[in-house]
Amino acid sequence: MSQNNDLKQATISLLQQLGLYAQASHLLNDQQSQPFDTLSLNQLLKKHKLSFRVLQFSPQMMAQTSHPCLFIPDNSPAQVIRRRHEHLEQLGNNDQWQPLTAKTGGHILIVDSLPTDKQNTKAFAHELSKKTKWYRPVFWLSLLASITGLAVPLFTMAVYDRVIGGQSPSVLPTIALGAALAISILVSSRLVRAKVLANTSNRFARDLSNLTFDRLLSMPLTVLSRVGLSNHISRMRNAEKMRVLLSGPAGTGLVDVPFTLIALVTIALLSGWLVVVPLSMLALFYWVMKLTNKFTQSASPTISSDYQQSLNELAKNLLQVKTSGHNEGWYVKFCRQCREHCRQNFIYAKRSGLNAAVAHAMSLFTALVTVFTGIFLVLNQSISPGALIACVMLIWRITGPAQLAFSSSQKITMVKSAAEQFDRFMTASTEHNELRLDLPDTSQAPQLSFQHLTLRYSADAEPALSGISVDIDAGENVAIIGPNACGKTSLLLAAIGVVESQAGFVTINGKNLKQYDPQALRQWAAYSPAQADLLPGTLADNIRISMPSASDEELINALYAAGGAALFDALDNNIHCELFKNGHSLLSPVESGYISLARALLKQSQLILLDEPIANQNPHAKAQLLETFAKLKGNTTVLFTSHDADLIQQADKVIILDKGTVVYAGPVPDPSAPNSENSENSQLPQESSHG
Ligand SMILES: Nc1ncnc2c1ncn2[C@@H]1O[C@H](COP(=O)(O)OP(=O)(O)OP(=O)(O)O)[C@@H](O)[C@H]1O
Repeated sequence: MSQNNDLKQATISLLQQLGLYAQASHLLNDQQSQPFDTLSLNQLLKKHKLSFRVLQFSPQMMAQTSHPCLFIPDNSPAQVIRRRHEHLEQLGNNDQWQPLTAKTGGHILIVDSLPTDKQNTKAFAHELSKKTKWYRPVFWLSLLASITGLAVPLFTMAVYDRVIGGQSPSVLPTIALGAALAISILVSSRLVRAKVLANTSNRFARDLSNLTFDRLLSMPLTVLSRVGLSNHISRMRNAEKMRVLLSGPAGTGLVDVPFTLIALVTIALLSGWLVVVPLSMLALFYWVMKLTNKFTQSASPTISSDYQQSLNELAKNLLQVKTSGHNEGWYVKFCRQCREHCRQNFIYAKRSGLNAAVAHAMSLFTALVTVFTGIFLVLNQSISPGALIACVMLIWRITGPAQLAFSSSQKITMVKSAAEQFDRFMTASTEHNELRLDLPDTSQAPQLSFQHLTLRYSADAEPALSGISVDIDAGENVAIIGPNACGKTSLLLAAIGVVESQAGFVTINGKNLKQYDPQALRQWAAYSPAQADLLPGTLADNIRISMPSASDEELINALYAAGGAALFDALDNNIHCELFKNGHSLLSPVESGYISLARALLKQSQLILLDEPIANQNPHAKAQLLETFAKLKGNTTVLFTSHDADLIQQADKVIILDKGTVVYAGPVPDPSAPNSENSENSQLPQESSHG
C-alpha cells in the first residue's frame, strides 16, 4: 500500500511539475480510486490526454526527454526526475531539484506531449509511427535477404559461363558451397523477419484494440447507442485487419517492393540497357493491375453488413421467433439475403481470380520479353548466356513481390478504410473532452436539483424529458412514477450524467453535474437498471463488479438486502456458483434483478438510483427492500421508479411524470384523503401491483 501511496504522491508531483495543477489536485482529493497502481497511473494519464511512453530506464535515454519524467525503480519509491544539461536531477521532499542518486534498474515514464485541445486527425499514422523501433530490424533483414537472394542467379551464371563455357569443373564445389551458404542466410533472415513482423503486427493490433475499447468506454451513451452495435464490432475488428495484413503475405510483399531496386541494379550491371525491358514491363504491370483492381473492387460485396446484422438479430430474438410460430417470414428474409450475399461474393471471387491470373500472366510475359530481347544481346556477344539466364531469374525477384502486393490490393484497400475509420473514430467527442475534475462529496447524502431539463435522444424525436424542474433534498427517498415511456429511466440516467440534456442542467450539492469527473461520479453513485445484464462468471464475480474490493461476506449481505435470499438458497448458498453454462445465463431476468440490486446496494453509496427495483419479484423480496429503504432513510438519497403502491407509499416524495413533464412533485398524497379524486392522486397506483 505504501508503494501505491508513493506512486500516487510521485504522480501528483509530476503533474504539478508539468503545470497541470487542476489535474494534480483532482488526484490529491480522489480517495475513491484506491489502490493507485501502475494501471491506475496509465488510465489517469490517458484520461488527461498526456502522450507518454514507458521504457526500461537507462540514463542515456533521458537525452530524448523535454519534460520531467517519472522514474519507477524496481526496489524503491517512484520519483520525479528531469534532465538538466548533461545531468539528471530528482525532485526532493522539499520540492527542490537535487542530483539523482539511484541510477539502478527500473522503468521510466517519459511524457512526450502535454494535453492539447487540438484533435489528432491522423491517429492511425501516429500509432504506427510509435513502432519505429521495429522498422530498423525489418529493413536490415530485408536487405540481407535481398542481397543473398542474388546468389542463386549469380551462381547459375557462374556455372554457365565458367564451368560449362570455360570448361573448368574444379570451381563447381566452391560455387555450390557459396550458393548453399547464401541460401541458408536468406532463409534464416526471412524467418527472423517473419517473427519480427508478427511481433510488430500483434503489438500494433493490441494497441489499436486497447485504444478503441478505451474510447468506446469514454464516449457518451447517446452517441454509442446512435451508432449501433455492429459498427462498434466492426471498429474492434480493425485491429484484426492490421494483424492479418502486416504478418500475412501482403505485408511481406509490400516490405519487399522497395528492395526490388537491388535486383534492378544487378540486372543493369549484368546486361546494361536490357534493364529497360523489366522497368517498362513493371510500368505496364502497374497500369494493367490498376485497371483490373478497379474492376474487382467495383464488385465488392455491399450486403455483408446487412447480412451480419440480420444474423445478429436472429440470434438475439430466437425466443420470440420460435414462440410466435411465424418462422416463415424470418426464413424468407434470411434466404433472400443469403442468396444475394452468395451472388455478390461469387462475382467478387470471380473477379479476384481474374486479378490473380492477370498478375501471373504479366509476370510470365515480363520474363518472356526479357528473354527474347536478351537473345539478341547474347547473339551480338554483348552479354554472356549465363548473364541472360541470371537476368531472367532476377525478373522473378521483381515481379514476385509486385504480384503479391497487387493480388493483396483488396486487403490494402480494406486497411486504408480501416485507418480512415479509426482516425474518424478517434476525433469523436468523449466525456473527457472538457476538463471535468470535481469530485463528489462522498461523506454525506447529496442534494439534487433538476433545472429546466430537456432531453431528446435524437433531433427528430419527441423530447423524453421536457423542462423538468424539481429539487430533491439530501437523504430523501423519492419515487418517480408515471405511465410507460413517460421518461422515468431517462430522468434517473440524467441524474448521473449518463445521458446529457440539450437544455437545462442537473446540480448535485449545488454544483453543475458537468463539473464533476464523470467516472468518479458514477463510481460513487449506485445505479441499478430495470433489465440487468449478467457477465459470464460466478455469482460473486457478478456482484463484485460494482466494488472489486468487497469481501464475500459483504457480497452475501448485499444480496440479502436486495431480497435475494431465495435465490441464494436456490444456488446452494454458494457465492462462487457459476451462473453460465455453454455461454448461456442460468438465471431468469427476475433473478438477475436481485443481482443488479445487490450490486447497487453493495456500494453503500449515499446516492442510489433504482429503476423498477422489485418488478415481478416475490413478496419477501418486496418486504426486504422496504426494510432496506427504511434503514437508508435520512442518510442516503434514493431515487427509484416503480409501479408498486407499497413502495411508493413509503417514499418521502413522489415525482409524477407524464410525456416527459412533471405533473406533480411533492409528498406522497394520502390515497384515503377526501381530495384523492384529484388529478395527482389518480396517477398513483391504488393497490399493490406486484406480489
Ligand atoms: N436510447 C434511446 N434512444 C432513443 N429513444 C429512447 C432511448 N431511451 C428511451 N428512449 C425514448 O424516450 C422516451 C422515454 O423513455 P424512458 O425509458 O425514459 O421512459 P420510462 O418511463 O422509463 O419507460 P418504462 O416505464 O417503459 O420503462 C420513450 O419514448 C423512449 O422510446
